[in-house]
Amino acid sequence: MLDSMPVADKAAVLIEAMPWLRRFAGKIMVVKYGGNAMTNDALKAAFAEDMVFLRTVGIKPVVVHGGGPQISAMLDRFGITSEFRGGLRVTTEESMDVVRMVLVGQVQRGLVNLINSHGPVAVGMSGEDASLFTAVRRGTTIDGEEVDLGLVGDVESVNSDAILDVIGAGRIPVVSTVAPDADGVIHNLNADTAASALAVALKAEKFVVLTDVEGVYANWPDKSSLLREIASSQLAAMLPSLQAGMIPKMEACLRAVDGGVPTATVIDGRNPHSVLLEVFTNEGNGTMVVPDPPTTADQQPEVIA
Ligand SMILES: Nc1ncnc2c1ncn2[C@@H]1O[C@H](COP(=O)(O)OP(=O)(O)O)[C@@H](O)[C@H]1O
Ligand SMILES: CC(=O)N[C@@H](CCC(=O)OP(=O)(O)O)C(=O)O
Repeated sequence: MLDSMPVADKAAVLIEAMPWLRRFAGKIMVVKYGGNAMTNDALKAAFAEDMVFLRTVGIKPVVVHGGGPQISAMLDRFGITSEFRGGLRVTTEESMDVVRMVLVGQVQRGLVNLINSHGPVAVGMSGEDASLFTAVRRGTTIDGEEVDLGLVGDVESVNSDAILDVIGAGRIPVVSTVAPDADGVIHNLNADTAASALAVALKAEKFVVLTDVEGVYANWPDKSSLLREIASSQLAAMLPSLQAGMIPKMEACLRAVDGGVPTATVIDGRNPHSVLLEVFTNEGNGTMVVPDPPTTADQQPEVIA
């Protein structure tokens, strides 16, 4: 396919990438790879290639993976039922064992191996490794009522050094989102939630979230309501109207941008090489969350006494 592309077009693609290569060189990029975007081997291989590409051009990717559908499939195999409330899995002690087994032992291992087929760079970690995350038990509020979710956690603290050491060695961390609380009890963290906490703690330059829709729809599932860009206060106002997995995902994007990450973008991981297209082309794709534009007060010139 590439062979039939006119040479001038090939050159144009490379030239278009140049400002983005400059902008992100040396910077940390947190990429959340959702379980719904891991639909086939070719897609996963293309994702792994994208991570290696980023590293090759001097960007520092940190992968945080999900695996919701993969956990559900394994729970089914064990005959364990589970339900989601507000986009989060109600997690019993029995299902926690399966969550940990699938995320750390299956999904993470698969991604590490795919990346390492290009060279020995990927290192798998979970919140348990070097105390990367500590968790605090969380519930959720549905229709004004507090709902207990069992062993579901939010990120209480991040040990950034655990990741910075790995990046400093030129490697790509691949993070599974299970973590102990202060008493050592393992909790299930939504991967979007944990990825955004990590992006903030690492002062990432960009947060990218791969999922199985084109982006965020203002009126889901009306396909004509796809949002290209949304400012953080608009997103905050929209949160109560969101459904299912989009709730933790957009809360996470808001948290990242409010926490100082310049942009958080939800992209369609069903497209091969969606990360490269998002990072290195002018169009980008998906829905980008950006900070609120500066107010007039913010723009007042500094008074020098
Ligand atoms: N407003 C919305 N815009 C886009 N998708 C939405 C919206 N509300 C709910 N969804 C659902 O959220 C899903 C993505 O979340 P989730 O299933 O948790 O994915 P992932 O595994 O990538 O984290 C979409 O497949 C879609 O069904
Ligand atoms: C608390 C909670 O809901 N945890 C998630 C963790 C995996 C995840 O977040 O996977 P995706 O990114 O593929 O959705 C779960 O058990 O499914």
